[in-house]
Amino acid sequence: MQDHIVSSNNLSVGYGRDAVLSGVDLQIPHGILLPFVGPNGAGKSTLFNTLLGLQEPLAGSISRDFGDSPPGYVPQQKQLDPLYPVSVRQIVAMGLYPEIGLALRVPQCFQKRLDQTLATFQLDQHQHKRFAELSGGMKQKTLIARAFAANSDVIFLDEPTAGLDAAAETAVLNLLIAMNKHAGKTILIAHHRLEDLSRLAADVCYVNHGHAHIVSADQAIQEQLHPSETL
Ligand SMILES: Nc1ncnc2c1ncn2[C@@H]1O[C@H](COP(=O)(O)OP(=O)(O)OP(=O)(O)O)[C@@H](O)[C@H]1O
Repeated sequence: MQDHIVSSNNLSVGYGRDAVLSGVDLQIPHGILLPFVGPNGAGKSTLFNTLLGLQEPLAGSISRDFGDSPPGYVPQQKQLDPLYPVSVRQIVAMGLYPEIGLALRVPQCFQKRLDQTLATFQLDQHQHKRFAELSGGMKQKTLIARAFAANSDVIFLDEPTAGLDAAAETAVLNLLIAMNKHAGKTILIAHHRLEDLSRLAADVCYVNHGHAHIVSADQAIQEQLHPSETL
């Protein structure tokens, strides 16, 4: 295993000929909970997609070591629009598909992991409800649980608390902190709320002005309050 889940050298990310971020040198260690912060449109999602390998870099190099399983990814899009009334349990079970295939029934040996994941995310009481009838917070927890069911070592979450009220946001962030501290997951989270930063992590990846750097949470807070454009 490499020391870092991702190591980039002079990376440019963007679309066509337009770089959104350039000169990105990031070394992201295993086991970290790293918030990616920056204003709307700064390039957090574009950087995530490139780090995940969903989007080709425009220039530079990148190496990845996500462990034995593919990384989990909870994209910003929060609405599932299923053609049929899919249940919470069925959605979380989709996280098992890389291991079990598109099974109609989850094999017995995977049921325990599915039950544990539902319990960890306090979804066991709601597992037979349809996704469409859940609150925003429960929907988000369901999509996060699906990513964690896959047993990935590394999970990317793009604005996982957007649109949630304060209580639901705290519940989701506390779960992520616990998954990092107690389950050893590496968690990368695009998040814009400054107030949560110092509670979430000592360091953050600050994305702004066409660049991305790992800085202390305090530095990022100062920069957002009093922009110097040096970061
Ligand atoms: N598919 C695309 N094609 C062309 N440009 C795009 C595409 N997706 C995003 N962009 C542009 O890339 C820039 C960065 O967008 P991105 O979504 O990565 O920012 P972000 O920091 O995640 O924003 P937000 O906080 O609003 O989610 C923006 O100027 C956006 O308009």
